[in-house]
Amino acid sequence: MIRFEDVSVTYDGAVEPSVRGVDFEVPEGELVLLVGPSGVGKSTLLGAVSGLVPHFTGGTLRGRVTVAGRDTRTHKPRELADVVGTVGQDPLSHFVTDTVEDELAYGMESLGLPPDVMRRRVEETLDLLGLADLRDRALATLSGGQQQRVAIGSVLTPHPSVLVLDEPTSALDPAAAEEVLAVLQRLVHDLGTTVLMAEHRLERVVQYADQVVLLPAPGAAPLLGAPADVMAGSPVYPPVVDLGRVAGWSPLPLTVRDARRRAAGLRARLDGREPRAVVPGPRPGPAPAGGDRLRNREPLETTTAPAPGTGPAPAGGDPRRGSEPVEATAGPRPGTAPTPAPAPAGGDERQGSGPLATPTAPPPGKAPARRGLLRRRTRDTPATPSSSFLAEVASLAVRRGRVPALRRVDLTVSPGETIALMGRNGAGKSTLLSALVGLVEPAAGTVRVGGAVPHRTAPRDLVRRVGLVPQEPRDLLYADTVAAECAAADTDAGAAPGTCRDLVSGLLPGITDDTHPRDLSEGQRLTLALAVVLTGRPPLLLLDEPTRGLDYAAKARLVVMLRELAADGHAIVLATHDVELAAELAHRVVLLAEGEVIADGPTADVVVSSPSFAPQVTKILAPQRWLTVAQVREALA
Ligand SMILES: Nc1ncnc2c1ncn2[C@@H]1O[C@H](COP(=O)(O)OP(=O)(O)OP(=O)(O)O)[C@@H](O)[C@H]1O
Ligand SMILES: Nc1ncnc2c1ncn2[C@@H]1O[C@H](COP(=O)(O)OP(=O)(O)OP(=O)(O)O)[C@@H](O)[C@H]1O
Repeated sequence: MIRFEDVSVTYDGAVEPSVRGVDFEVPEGELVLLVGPSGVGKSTLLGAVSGLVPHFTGGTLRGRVTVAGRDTRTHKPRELADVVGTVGQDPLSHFVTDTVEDELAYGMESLGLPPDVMRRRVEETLDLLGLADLRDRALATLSGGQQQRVAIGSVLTPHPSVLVLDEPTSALDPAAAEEVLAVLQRLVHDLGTTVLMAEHRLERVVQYADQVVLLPAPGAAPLLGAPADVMAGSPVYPPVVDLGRVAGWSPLPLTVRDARRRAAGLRARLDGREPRAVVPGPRPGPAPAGGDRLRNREPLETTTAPAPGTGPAPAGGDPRRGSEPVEATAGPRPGTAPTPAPAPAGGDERQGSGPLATPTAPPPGKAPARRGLLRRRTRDTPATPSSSFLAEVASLAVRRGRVPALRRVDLTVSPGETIALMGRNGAGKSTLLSALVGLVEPAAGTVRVGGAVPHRTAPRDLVRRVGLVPQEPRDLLYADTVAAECAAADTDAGAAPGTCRDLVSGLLPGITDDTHPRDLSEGQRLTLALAVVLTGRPPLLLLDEPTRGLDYAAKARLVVMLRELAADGHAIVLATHDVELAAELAHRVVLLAEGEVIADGPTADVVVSSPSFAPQVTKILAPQRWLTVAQVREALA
C-alpha cells in the first residue's frame, strides 16, 4: 500500500541526506511502526508519504514513494487527501478551522461527503475520542492532549485507507493513549486500514505493530522485521524488553502480560531484596543559590526564599490572604533547607528522604523535616508556616474562560525535590505550571514562588526564581539559528559563553549550529528549549511534558542532568504522562483530576496502586515494589 523505493531525502543546505537507502513496503491492512533515535529521519519519511516532504519542507527527494499507486512527488498533498490521513507532531499548527466540531468535519467537507454522513461520523468520533463535552470549544483553548485527540479524530472521519501518524500519543494520558491505539487496531483489523506510525514510547505501542521498521542511525538504511526480532537488536527498546534482556528471556516479551507469565523465576530471585532508592532523597543543605556552580553569576544569587518576614509584601486584595500562612515567623534561616528527620529503617525507595509516611503535619513552630515530601496533604490541612519552600500554592483556584481549571489546589515544593504532576488530559497540569510562572492569575487562593507572587512580579525578577519549559518548545525560541538561540540564552542568564551549547550537545548529539530551530526535529527542538532554560539554572525548574519526541538515550541523559540539579538543591516540577520518566525521576507524584489534587505522596506509593500510572516493571513484578529496570539490574548484580 505504501512503497519506498531507494528513497533518500536531502534538505536544502544540508551536506548529507537525512535519510538514505530506504526501500520497504507497508502491506495493506498492516500497522507498521517506525522507530529510531531522535532526529534520525522518522518524520521525514512520514512526510514523504503524505507529500509534505518535499512539497512544503523543500529539499530533494530521490527514489520513489507511492501510496495506493500514486507517486507522492508528482501528486500534491491535496491530491492524496482522499487516501492518506496525516497527524503531525504539532496539531495546533495544522488545524484549519476554529472549533472542535468544525475541525472534525473539515476533511469530509473537502471530499464532498453528504451532510448526513458527515453528521453521523462527527458524532461517532466525538464519542470515540471522549470529545463530546468539548464539541463547541475553540481549538486554541484546548489542553495539549485534547488538541491531539481532535487532530486524530479529524483524520479518522473521512475514513482514509492509509493513516500516517507522527507520535500520535505523545500528549495523551496513558488511558487515552490505550483507547486511541485500540481504535487504530480496530480500523486495521476490521476495515483493512494501513497505518504507518512513528512513536518513541514503545512501551505504549510495540504490541500493536505487525512489523517494525528501525532507522538505526542518521543516513543508515532501515531494518524491517517482526517486532520481537527487531527489538532484540534495537538501540531503542521499552522497559519490558530491557527487563527481558536482564532476565535472559527468549524470545523477548513485548507486553506486560507476556512478561508476567515469565516472571515467576525472576520474582523468586528478587524475593527478600529491597529496591534501592531510584532517586536519592532530596539532600539537606543550602538551597540552590548557595551551592550552585554558577553562583558567581549575578542574577542567580538572590534566588532562595526570602528571610522570614522580610520577603516581598504579600499582594493585597487576595481574599484568601488572611488565612494563608506564607508569612513565616519560625522558619529556618533563609537559604537553608530544613534539617531532615532521621531516615526510616529499611532500604526501600523512601530511604533517605525522611519519614515519608508521616500522616500528619508536624507541630507548627518546629522546623519540620522536608515538609513538602512528608505529608500526604489533604485539602483541609493548611500549609505549615515556613519560608523554606521554593514554591507554595494554597487553596488555588484558576478559571480559564468558563472552565474551572484548578480548584482548591495545595502544593509545596522544597529545594532538592522532584515532583511529577500527573493526571488525565485536561486535569489542570499545565495550568498549575502556568500559575507558578504567573501566566495565569488565581481566581482564589495564593501562589508564592521564592517569596514572590508570580503574576505580580516583573518577568526579569521572576526568572531568577523559576524557569518553565513549555509544552510547545517553539514558544520559547525566537532566534534564527541554534547558535544564536544559545548565545542569547547565555547572555540572558549571565552564563559563560558556550554553556547553553554544551547543554544541547550533552543532551542530544548531532544538532548543528546553523540550523533554524523551525527545521529541527521535534526531539531536537525540545532539547534546545530545555537547554535554554537549564542555562539559567533556575532554583525552581518547571517542565511541561519534557520527553515528547525524545528517544530513550536522550531521556536517560535528561534524567541524569535533572538528578544533578536536584542534588544541587534545585526543585523540579514536571507535568508528564510518561510513567516511566516519573518512576525514574520523581520523589513525589501529585495526581490531579478535574482541577483537584487527588493523591500526593512518594512515587512508589502513588504509582504502584494505579493501573494507569504504574510503570511496566512495577506491573510485571507486582506485588513486589520495583519501579525501574535499573533497580532490578542492581539487585541481581
Ligand atoms: N525542513 C527541514 N529543513 C532542514 N533540515 C530538516 C528539516 N526537517 C528536518 N530536518 C533535519 O532532518 C533530520 C531528521 O529530522 P526528522 O524530523 O525527520 O527526525 P525524527 O526522527 O522524526 O526526529 P524526532 O524523533 O525528534 O521527531 C534532523 O537532523 C533535522 O534537523
Ligand atoms: N484558554 C482557555 N479557555 C478555556 N478553557 C481552557 C483554556 N485553557 C485551558 N482550558 C481548559 O482548562 C483545563 C485544564 O487545561 P490544562 O492545559 O491545564 O490541562 P493539562 O492537565 O495540562 O492537560 P494535558 O495533559 O492535555 O496537557 C482543560 O479542560 C482545558 O480545556
